[in-house]
Amino acid sequence: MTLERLVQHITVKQIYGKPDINIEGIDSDSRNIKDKYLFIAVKGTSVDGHEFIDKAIEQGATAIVCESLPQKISDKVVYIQTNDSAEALGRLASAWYGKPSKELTLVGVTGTNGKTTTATLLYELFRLFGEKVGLLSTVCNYIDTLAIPATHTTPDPLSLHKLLREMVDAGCTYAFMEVSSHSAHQKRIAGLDFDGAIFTNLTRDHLDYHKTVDAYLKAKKMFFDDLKKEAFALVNLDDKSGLVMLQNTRAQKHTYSLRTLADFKGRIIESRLDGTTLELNGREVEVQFVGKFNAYNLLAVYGAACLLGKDVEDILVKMSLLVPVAGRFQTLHAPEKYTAIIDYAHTPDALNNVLGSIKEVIGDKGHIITVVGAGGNRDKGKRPLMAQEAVNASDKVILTSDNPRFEEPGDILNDMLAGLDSIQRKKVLSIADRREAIRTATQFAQPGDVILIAGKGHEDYQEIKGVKHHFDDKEEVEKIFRGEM
Ligand SMILES: CC(=O)N[C@H]1[C@@H](OP(=O)(O)OP(=O)(O)OC[C@H]2O[C@@H](n3ccc(=O)[nH]c3=O)[C@H](O)[C@@H]2O)O[C@H](CO)[C@@H](O)[C@@H]1O[C@H](C)C(=O)N[C@@H](C)C(=O)N[C@H](CCC(=O)O)C(=O)O
Ligand SMILES: Nc1ncnc2c1ncn2[C@@H]1O[C@H](COP(=O)(O)OP(=O)(O)OP(=O)(O)O)[C@@H](O)[C@H]1O
Ligand SMILES: N[C@H](CCC[C@H](N)C(=O)O)C(=O)O
Ligand SMILES: [Mg+2]
Repeated sequence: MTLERLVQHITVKQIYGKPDINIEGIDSDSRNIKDKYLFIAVKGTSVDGHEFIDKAIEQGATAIVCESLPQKISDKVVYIQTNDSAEALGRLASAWYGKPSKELTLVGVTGTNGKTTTATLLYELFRLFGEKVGLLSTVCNYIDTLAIPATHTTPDPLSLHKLLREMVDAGCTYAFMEVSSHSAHQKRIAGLDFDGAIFTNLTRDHLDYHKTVDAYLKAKKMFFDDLKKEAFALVNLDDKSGLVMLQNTRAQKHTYSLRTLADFKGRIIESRLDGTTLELNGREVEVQFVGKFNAYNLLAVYGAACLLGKDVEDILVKMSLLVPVAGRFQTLHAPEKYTAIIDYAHTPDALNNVLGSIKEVIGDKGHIITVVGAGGNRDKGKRPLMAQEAVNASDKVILTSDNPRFEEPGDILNDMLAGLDSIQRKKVLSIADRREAIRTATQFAQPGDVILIAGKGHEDYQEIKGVKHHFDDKEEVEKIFRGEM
């Protein structure tokens, strides 16, 4: 593709050199640059891509997109100056892959919790409709049925548009994707043509990155502010940030709620450990999901499917066939008649929701034993709050390690314990070894009890000092149930 054609898609401040050259590839990482490539210099969170312009030229770059020019300019290279390289990267990636998002009905899901669940259930639902569908999610990406391991919740722009191109080439007509706050803030989603956006909820998380709740909210709102007017914007009216997302959007505004009048109104008729009876806009449906938060996710799925033009009765029939996403409220029943639930709750709010849902279902018929830790080198502020949520809603808590990363597991446990007073600590055991913690919980469990194993969900590893060791909560529980441990 010629550079001239490519740069039509971005806002150019100034061009130095003649853009009538052919470009063989584009990249924002100098290490991937080859002969006749375009290098896009983006300011990152740890380094500034502008520092690698010379390196990119050494590797063969013949064109550079940048915000500020390097001191020494080569006359063999074309420099394109722009106000926003991150935005330009998204747009260039889209143009490079032939604007695949325009050929798909693309819906993005944002919010602190429920993105993976909602996006994955939409993918599953539309497959039940016989459509070819793509999915970009934390757990795994899918091009129709082909699984591609995910490295991020929302991939970098080049990987993202490449995956969308592969979806189009494979015959997909729909794609559902998670939009993380990091990706909105870093403009990884620039250049995407969304047909719909869903907002699930907003509670504290990722403050290590965004610093304030307000900045975190703004990152999510940017996604809605940039939607086209034909797209739909579907928000959770029961979350206090729901309407904020709609404030400045041009898109068609829609709401869902379990509490009040909304375009998509839901009600929980009955909750059990094996499913829920829901009422959606006056019609009853049996779903294989537990908990109020899943009722919210299903309501979002229902709303989006209606807005995408599917038949209401058909949607309900197919929704009753959907099953939980890996590591999201996955229930395993022990031969000794207690239940273990594997869940990805890794925020105070998610713990509160999951534990609340368990309590709603078991009432006074059993005890709740919670096994939970917090990740290392991530938001430290949430640690004491997570311990508090666990203790307030459980009969017994075993604090353990999540992914310690480069921190000492004992230090993370101490940060969690700091949130508890001496009375609360009486309910708590600290066992840094996660395998041992899970085993201990199963030794405490009596018939009718529920063990919640929270924080790692689908993850099949434990990250310790830069090394990912195989570890899978579900596998551990199954081994214990088989009497192998
Ligand atoms: C903090 C963060 O989000 N970082 C992301 C960011 O990298 P960065 O800004 O740190 O990049 P950098 O290292 O400063 O480099 C800046 C630029 O210089 C370039 N460079 C760098 C070195 C070099 O030798 N040559 C060179 O050209 C880089 O390619 C880059 O373009 O942009 C990269 C490309 O998009 C991401 O891979 C990277 O994700 C890191 C690995 C990460 O862990 N991100 C997590 C926090 C994240 O994004 N998580 C969310 C989900 C969160 C959730 O909801 O749970 C996600 O969407 O996955
Ligand atoms: N709608 C919801 N509201 C509150 N909590 C939820 C909701 N849906 C799921 N959860 C809880 O949050 C956990 C994570 O769910 P999910 O993976 O769907 O969210 P996510 O937004 O994709 O998270 P991440 O940002 O970590 O990828 C679940 O295991 C569950 O405990
Ligand atoms: N995507 C989230 C997941 C955290 C899951 C938890 N298991 C941990 O490792 O902290 C994050 O990176 O903050
Ligand atoms: Mg996710």
